[in-house]
Amino acid sequence: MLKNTSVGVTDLMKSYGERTVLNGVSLHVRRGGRTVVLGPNGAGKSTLLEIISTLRSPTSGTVVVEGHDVVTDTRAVRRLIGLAPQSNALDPLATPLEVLGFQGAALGLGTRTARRRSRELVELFRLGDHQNTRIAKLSGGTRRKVDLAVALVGSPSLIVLDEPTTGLDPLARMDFWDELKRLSSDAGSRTLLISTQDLHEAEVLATDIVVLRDGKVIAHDSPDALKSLVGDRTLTLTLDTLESTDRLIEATLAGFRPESGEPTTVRLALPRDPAVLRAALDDIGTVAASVEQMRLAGPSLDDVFAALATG
Ligand SMILES: Nc1ncnc2c1ncn2[C@@H]1O[C@H](COP(=O)(O)OP(=O)(O)OP(=O)(O)O)[C@@H](O)[C@H]1O
Repeated sequence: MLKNTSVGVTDLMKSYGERTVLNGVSLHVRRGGRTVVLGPNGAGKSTLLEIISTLRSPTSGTVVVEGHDVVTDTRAVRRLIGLAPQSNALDPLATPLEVLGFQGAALGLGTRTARRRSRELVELFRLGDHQNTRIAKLSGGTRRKVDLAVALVGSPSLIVLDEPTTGLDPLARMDFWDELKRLSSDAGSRTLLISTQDLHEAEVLATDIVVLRDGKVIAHDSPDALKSLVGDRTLTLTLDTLESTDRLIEATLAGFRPESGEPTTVRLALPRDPAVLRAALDDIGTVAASVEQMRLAGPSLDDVFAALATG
């Protein structure tokens, strides 16, 4: 096990009946980092996180968390991990304080310590106004904060979050991201492992990114390193009519694609290859009279994802 590795996964296979969902996954999750797992629906992200969290067993291969094997040393791994799974399993009739207390008891903390820890977490997540409100009456954002607080009761070295902000409004999400960043910077050796479908979330949170596709790791690097793989920049063009936009998309030599949600905007990831730049200039020439705006920007994780996850 490498010194700065929190989780080591080697040749991990997982099948459900005939179906192989993880097909030889090997990766090292860097200790103290925020590793974000990306991948299209069904890529195996939840399955991977659940195996690391001891909720599912591998078909073959090994997973070691802070030196403990998830299969042979399950109890030790559970003590090290704080988990917030995808679906919220909190008792709707309990209050946040009660839920935190139950978790403390489940971890064998002792009543006094569990109570102190619950109060600390209520303060950390600014849950004071809601601490005695039943879970069923809380907003989605507040409930998600309770989920995260529950994951932290045992002061875990590894926090595993499966799609943590799905369903939260933009403000609650930003608040939540701030909390996560604070959590990882407060304790230098605390590791966060997060799956998401949201590339903006990955952009905000990730120090390391793993891309899964068809049960395999197809990329694992820092966001900047991944971005530099897919090209230097993105060229975005806004045209004045839908007709010209469609004409450009149909006849493009360089590979302009429609920008989602903006019907008269097209974009192109520009690799270093000058042939693509020349083709783009030819494309632009065919609709020159219709161009309203042109922008050149650094590559985004959207480009990385488009190139890796579907390619
Ligand atoms: N208990 C199960 N039995 C059979 N198949 C399963 C089971 N759990 C998951 N799968 C299948 O395994 C595949 C991977 O699922 P998983 O939830 O790990 O993917 P994911 O990348 O997290 O997807 P999503 O982004 O949609 O949450 C899917 O095709 C899913 O249908």
